[in-house]
Parts: sequence; structure tokens; C-alpha cells
Amino acid sequence: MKHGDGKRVVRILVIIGTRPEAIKLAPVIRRLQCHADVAVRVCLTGQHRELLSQGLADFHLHADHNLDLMQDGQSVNDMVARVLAAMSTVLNQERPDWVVVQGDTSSAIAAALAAFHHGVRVAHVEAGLRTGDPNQPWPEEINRRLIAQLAHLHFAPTPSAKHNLEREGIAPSAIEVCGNTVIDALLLAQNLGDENIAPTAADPHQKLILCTLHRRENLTPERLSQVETALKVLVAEHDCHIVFPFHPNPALADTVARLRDFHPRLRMIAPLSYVPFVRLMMQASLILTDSGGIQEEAAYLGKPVLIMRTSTERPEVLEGDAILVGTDEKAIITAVTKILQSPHPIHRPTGTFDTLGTGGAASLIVQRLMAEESAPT
Ligand SMILES: CC(=O)N[C@H]1[C@@H](OP(=O)(O)OP(=O)(O)OC[C@H]2O[C@@H](n3ccc(=O)[nH]c3=O)[C@H](O)[C@@H]2O)O[C@H](CO)[C@@H](O)[C@@H]1O
Repeated sequence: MKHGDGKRVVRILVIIGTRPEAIKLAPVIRRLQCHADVAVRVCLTGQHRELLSQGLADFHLHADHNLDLMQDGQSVNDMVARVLAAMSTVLNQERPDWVVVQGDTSSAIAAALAAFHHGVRVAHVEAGLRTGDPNQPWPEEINRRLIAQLAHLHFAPTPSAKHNLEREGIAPSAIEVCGNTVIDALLLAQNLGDENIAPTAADPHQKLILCTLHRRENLTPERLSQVETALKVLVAEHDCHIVFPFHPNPALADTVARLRDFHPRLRMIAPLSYVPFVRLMMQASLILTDSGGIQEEAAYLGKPVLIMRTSTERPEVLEGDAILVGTDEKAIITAVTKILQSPHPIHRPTGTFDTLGTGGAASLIVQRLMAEESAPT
């Protein structure tokens, strides 16, 4: 495609499957939209239907394609197969120069493979994260490794992510260390804030624990029961509030129902769109989570974060105020109590932990994509 003056326009197709992909790609899409020589198109797979539209809404972005592929009870194989098949039509229609995928979802691996089959170059945002364990998180760890083999450009958030890619044989010249786009998103969300949004914390004078839990590995009856007991003990023993925005996953339903009626200071709420969720993180005294993105956001916001997993693909956060606590009820209670009872300030000022980036990732990504286009072939 060319401008009226004959200058070539670079066609970039951005694929989004889930809420975190929407949040982390929104800053990249906004940057691409501002570039005169780029035609950017957005394709949603619909892997997370409601959460995905929440992820996009606050950034005022719209999709050009919505494949709406999620079906109840769909397996990982079904999802991957459906995205792979549906992408051919989109790729034939759009004929992009680049497909941009983010992270490690079924949508990202299927779209990257489809692009590869069509001879379209793939740019991978948040490349190189590894736990080293194929089953942690499952299937995301393997998705990340496979996407690395398919991608032409790898946007690594940190030097350690770059190192992981190099160990797998990726040429250093194909890797750009740019920080994590989640920090760009966080800063955008702080500026996009609507002052009319109702405060989400119950009492600003009481300590607030923000809890989220959704990893597939944690949704077993044993682990859910441990976390449930820990939350019940914590709210009963401490003068704190717990707010738990829960994923609409049927595996969580019974736990949610029991916790909802347990205590007035323990609030089970529907997932929030990004801006109010960022507000809630900023109000929190500590965050208890198994989410990947929230680990990164908490680190930047200077919040202590207890990770309900045994490993993290984001080892940098452990240099800040993050602790791998797992899902054992006693471990959770001990770690939370220690933080709540600490006589010292439990926060760092926002932005002082800058290992994951300072908000310039999207700009670097767009610069590198455009440099790649003007490089002699
Ligand atoms: C452990 C793991 O493999 N996680 C992957 C997962 O994301 P991840 O585990 O981060 O997915 P989550 O569903 O927890 O989403 C986190 C994001 O949603 C926001 N939020 C959360 C709750 C809420 O009510 N409202 C809201 O807006 C958080 O601020 C955060 O930005 O997919 C991402 C996208 O490919 C990858 O980068 C991660 O590596």
C-alpha cells in the first residue's frame, strides 16, 4: 500500500486474545496509530470475551476484526485450532507486513503460526519470559518458547529476557530490549483516569489487601481451599479490608460464593476495567496474586506483592518487594501478617523500581519496527 505521494505504508496487524494482551498492546496500538507511514489494524480473537472488551474500553480503542471464537467448555486445542483456521481469512484480507502478538496465550501462538504459514513477519512483544518449567504456567511457558521460534523480531522487556532468548539460539540482532509495555499502560491509565469513578476501597484509613487468583494451576479444589482459608483467617484476625475482583471462571464459583458471605470486610467484586483497577492497586497496602501483569504493575507502583505461585518468569520483581508465597494457607497468613504488622513503611514511591521499564517501551517498539522496514533487504 502507498500514500498519494508514492511513499509506502507499512501494514501492521495486531492480535489480541485476552485482557492482559489488550492492556499491554494498547500503548503500542496508540503509538502506531500516530505514525503517518503505518496502517494499523486490530484483530480480537475473543479468547476472553467480557474481560477483553474491558481491557480495550479504557484506552478508547476499537477492533477492526472480532473473531469471537470463545465457546463454553472449549479446550486449549479447540481454541488454538479455531484461531489458526480463522486467521487465514483475516491475513488474506489484510495482507499485513507484520503481525504483532504479545505474551504467551493460545491466541498469540496460533496467530504467530498462522502468520508464519502465510509468510508474514511476526513481532513478539514481551518476548523471552521463562520459568524454565514447561508446566509452569501451563500451557503459556511452551507457547512463549514456540513463539520465539516463529518470530522475526523479539521485544524483550529486560536484559534477562534477552539472555533467555539468546540461550535458545535467537540472534541478538533480532532482539530489542525495550522495557515492558505494561508500564506504558499503567502511566496511560493514570492519565486517562476519570475523576468521577467511585472509590473502590471501602475505608481509606484501613489497610487494604487486593487479591486476584486465576492461574489454571491454582484452580484445583485443594489450592482454592487453602487460599480461601487464608483469606478468612486474615480478615477475621486483622483490622483490614480485602477486595477480590474474581475472574468469571466456573472453577472459582463455589469459592467465590463462600467468601462473598463470609465477612463484611471481605468484598468479592466483578472484574474492574483497567483504570479503576489501577486505582485499587494504588490504594492497596499489599497485593496477593498469581497474575503475571499485576506482579509487574505492583513492582512499579512500589507495592509489596505476594505471588501465589512457586516460580515466576519475572525474576526482576523479586529484587523489589515481591515474594513467592505459593498457595499454602500458613505461608500466606504468615507473609501477609508480617507485612501488615511491619513498623516500617511498606511502600516504595511509585516509579522507583524501574527495572521493568519507565513507560517508553511502545515508542521503542514502533521505532524498531519502522527501522526494520527501511533497512536494506
Ligand atoms: C502467569 C502468566 O503466564 N501470565 C500471562 C497472562 O497474563 P496475566 O496473568 O497478567 O493475566 P491477568 O488476567 O491477571 O491480567 C492482568 C491484567 O489485568 C488487569 N486487571 C486485573 C483485574 C481486574 O479486575 N481488572 C484489570 O484490569 C491488571 O491490572 C493486569 O494488567 O497473559 C499475559 C498476556 O499474554 C502474559 O503477559 C502473562 O505472562
